[in-house]
Amino acid sequence: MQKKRVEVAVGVIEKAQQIFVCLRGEDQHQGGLWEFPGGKMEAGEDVFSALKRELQEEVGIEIYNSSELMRIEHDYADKAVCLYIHHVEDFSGEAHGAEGQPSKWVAVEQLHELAFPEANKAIVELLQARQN
Ligand SMILES: Nc1nc2c([nH]c(=O)n2[C@@H]2O[C@H](COP(=O)(O)OP(=O)(O)OP(=O)(O)O)[C@@H](O)[C@H]2O)c(=O)[nH]1
Ligand SMILES: [Mg+2]
Repeated sequence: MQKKRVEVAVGVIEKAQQIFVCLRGEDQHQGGLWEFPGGKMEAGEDVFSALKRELQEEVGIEIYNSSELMRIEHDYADKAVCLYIHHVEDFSGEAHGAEGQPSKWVAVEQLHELAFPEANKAIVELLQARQN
Protein backbone atom coordinates (compact mmCIF):
# COMPACT_ATOMS: atom_id res chain seq x y z
CA MET A 1 0.00 0.00 0.00
CA GLN A 2 1.23 3.48 -0.86
CA LYS A 3 1.95 5.60 2.20
CA LYS A 4 0.19 8.92 2.55
CA ARG A 5 2.62 11.75 1.71
CA VAL A 6 2.04 15.23 3.03
CA GLU A 7 3.73 18.52 2.17
CA VAL A 8 4.41 20.66 5.19
CA ALA A 9 5.50 24.29 5.60
CA VAL A 10 7.75 24.58 8.67
CA GLY A 11 9.02 27.81 10.25
CA VAL A 12 12.30 28.23 12.10
CA ILE A 13 11.41 31.45 13.92
CA GLU A 14 14.51 33.22 15.18
CA LYS A 15 14.99 36.21 17.45
CA ALA A 16 18.21 37.13 19.28
CA GLN A 17 19.86 33.75 18.51
CA GLN A 18 16.90 31.91 19.97
CA ILE A 19 14.46 29.64 18.15
CA PHE A 20 10.77 29.27 18.96
CA VAL A 21 9.55 25.68 19.45
CA CYS A 22 6.21 24.12 20.38
CA LEU A 23 5.26 20.80 21.93
CA ARG A 24 3.14 18.53 19.72
CA GLY A 25 -0.04 17.23 21.31
CA GLU A 26 -0.17 13.56 22.35
CA ASP A 27 -3.04 13.02 19.88
CA GLN A 28 -1.02 14.34 16.92
CA HIS A 29 1.36 12.47 14.60
CA GLN A 30 4.77 12.39 16.39
CA GLY A 31 2.97 13.56 19.54
CA GLY A 32 4.85 14.51 22.71
CA LEU A 33 7.85 15.74 20.70
CA TRP A 34 8.98 19.33 20.10
CA GLU A 35 8.47 20.90 16.68
CA PHE A 36 9.18 23.98 14.67
CA PRO A 37 5.64 25.28 14.16
CA GLY A 38 3.93 24.90 10.81
CA GLY A 39 1.51 22.62 9.05
CA LYS A 40 0.20 21.02 5.93
CA MET A 41 0.06 22.99 2.72
CA GLU A 42 -3.37 23.19 1.13
CA ALA A 43 -3.93 22.45 -2.55
CA GLY A 44 -2.55 25.26 -4.70
CA GLU A 45 -0.90 27.05 -1.77
CA ASP A 46 2.77 28.10 -1.94
CA VAL A 47 5.12 27.60 1.01
CA PHE A 48 5.08 31.22 2.16
CA SER A 49 1.27 31.45 2.12
CA ALA A 50 0.94 28.20 4.04
CA LEU A 51 3.55 29.30 6.57
CA LYS A 52 1.90 32.70 7.01
CA ARG A 53 -1.46 31.03 7.67
CA GLU A 54 -0.07 28.34 10.00
CA LEU A 55 2.09 30.70 12.07
CA GLN A 56 -0.82 33.05 12.52
CA GLU A 57 -3.02 30.16 13.74
CA GLU A 58 -0.49 28.28 15.87
CA VAL A 59 1.86 31.00 17.13
CA GLY A 60 -0.10 34.25 16.79
CA ILE A 61 2.51 36.12 14.76
CA GLU A 62 2.31 37.84 11.39
CA ILE A 63 5.22 37.08 9.11
CA TYR A 64 6.36 39.40 6.32
CA ASN A 65 9.16 37.43 4.74
CA SER A 66 10.89 34.06 4.92
CA SER A 67 13.82 32.34 3.25
CA GLU A 68 14.23 28.68 2.39
CA LEU A 69 16.66 26.83 4.66
CA MET A 70 16.25 23.29 3.41
CA ARG A 71 13.83 20.65 2.22
CA ILE A 72 13.57 17.24 3.88
CA GLU A 73 11.82 14.14 2.62
CA HIS A 74 11.30 11.62 5.40
CA ASP A 75 9.47 8.32 5.64
CA TYR A 76 7.92 7.49 9.00
CA ALA A 77 6.44 4.00 9.42
CA ASP A 78 2.92 5.33 8.93
CA LYS A 79 3.41 8.42 6.82
CA ALA A 80 5.78 10.15 4.41
CA VAL A 81 6.45 13.86 4.79
CA CYS A 82 8.10 16.53 2.70
CA LEU A 83 9.10 19.41 4.96
CA TYR A 84 9.74 22.83 3.38
CA ILE A 85 11.72 24.54 6.11
CA HIS A 86 11.88 28.31 6.08
CA HIS A 87 13.77 30.76 8.27
CA VAL A 88 11.54 33.50 9.71
CA GLU A 89 13.06 36.63 11.23
CA ASP A 90 10.75 39.33 9.89
CA PHE A 91 7.53 39.18 11.87
CA SER A 92 5.33 41.13 14.29
CA GLY A 93 3.57 39.99 17.44
CA GLU A 94 4.70 37.94 20.44
CA ALA A 95 5.17 34.30 19.55
CA HIS A 96 3.16 32.07 21.91
CA GLY A 97 1.30 28.76 21.86
CA ALA A 98 -1.84 30.22 20.30
CA GLU A 99 -3.65 26.87 20.35
CA GLY A 100 -2.84 26.31 24.02
CA GLN A 101 0.25 24.17 23.32
CA PRO A 102 3.38 24.51 25.48
CA SER A 103 6.06 26.57 23.73
CA LYS A 104 9.42 28.20 24.43
CA TRP A 105 12.42 30.03 23.02
CA VAL A 106 15.58 27.93 22.95
CA ALA A 107 19.15 28.95 22.24
CA VAL A 108 20.43 27.44 18.98
CA GLU A 109 23.25 25.65 20.81
CA GLN A 110 20.73 23.90 23.08
CA LEU A 111 18.37 22.65 20.35
CA HIS A 112 19.93 19.17 20.30
CA GLU A 113 18.82 18.65 23.93
CA LEU A 114 15.15 18.59 22.89
CA ALA A 115 13.29 15.52 21.62
CA PHE A 116 12.21 16.25 18.02
CA PRO A 117 10.69 14.00 15.35
CA GLU A 118 13.34 12.01 13.47
CA ALA A 119 13.02 14.16 10.32
CA ASN A 120 14.15 17.22 12.29
CA LYS A 121 17.68 15.96 13.01
CA ALA A 122 19.06 17.54 9.85
CA ILE A 123 17.46 20.89 10.69
CA VAL A 124 19.09 21.02 14.12
CA GLU A 125 22.44 20.05 12.59
CA LEU A 126 22.19 22.78 9.97
CA LEU A 127 21.24 25.47 12.49
CA GLN A 128 24.08 24.53 14.82
CA ALA A 129 26.61 24.30 11.97
CA ARG A 130 25.63 27.79 10.81
CA GLN A 131 26.65 29.17 14.19
CA ASN A 132 30.26 28.12 13.86
N1 LIG B 1 4.84 21.38 12.11
C1 LIG B 1 5.79 20.47 12.07
N2 LIG B 1 5.54 19.25 11.55
C2 LIG B 1 6.54 18.36 11.54
C3 LIG B 1 7.84 18.66 12.03
N3 LIG B 1 8.65 17.56 11.85
C4 LIG B 1 7.87 16.58 11.31
O1 LIG B 1 8.25 15.46 11.01
N4 LIG B 1 6.58 17.07 11.11
C5 LIG B 1 5.47 16.28 10.55
O2 LIG B 1 4.78 17.04 9.56
C6 LIG B 1 3.41 16.64 9.52
C7 LIG B 1 2.44 17.79 9.40
O3 LIG B 1 2.54 18.70 10.46
P1 LIG B 1 1.30 19.22 11.36
O4 LIG B 1 0.75 18.12 12.17
O5 LIG B 1 1.86 20.41 12.06
O6 LIG B 1 0.19 19.68 10.34
P2 LIG B 1 -1.04 20.67 10.67
O7 LIG B 1 -0.57 21.80 11.51
O8 LIG B 1 -1.65 20.98 9.33
O9 LIG B 1 -1.95 19.77 11.61
P3 LIG B 1 -3.45 19.29 11.60
O10 LIG B 1 -3.43 17.99 10.88
O11 LIG B 1 -3.72 19.13 13.06
O12 LIG B 1 -4.27 20.36 10.93
C8 LIG B 1 3.16 15.77 10.73
O13 LIG B 1 3.08 14.43 10.30
C9 LIG B 1 4.40 15.96 11.58
O14 LIG B 1 4.71 14.80 12.31
C10 LIG B 1 8.10 19.96 12.57
O15 LIG B 1 9.20 20.32 13.01
N5 LIG B 1 7.05 20.81 12.57
MG1 LIG C 1 0.96 22.14 12.81
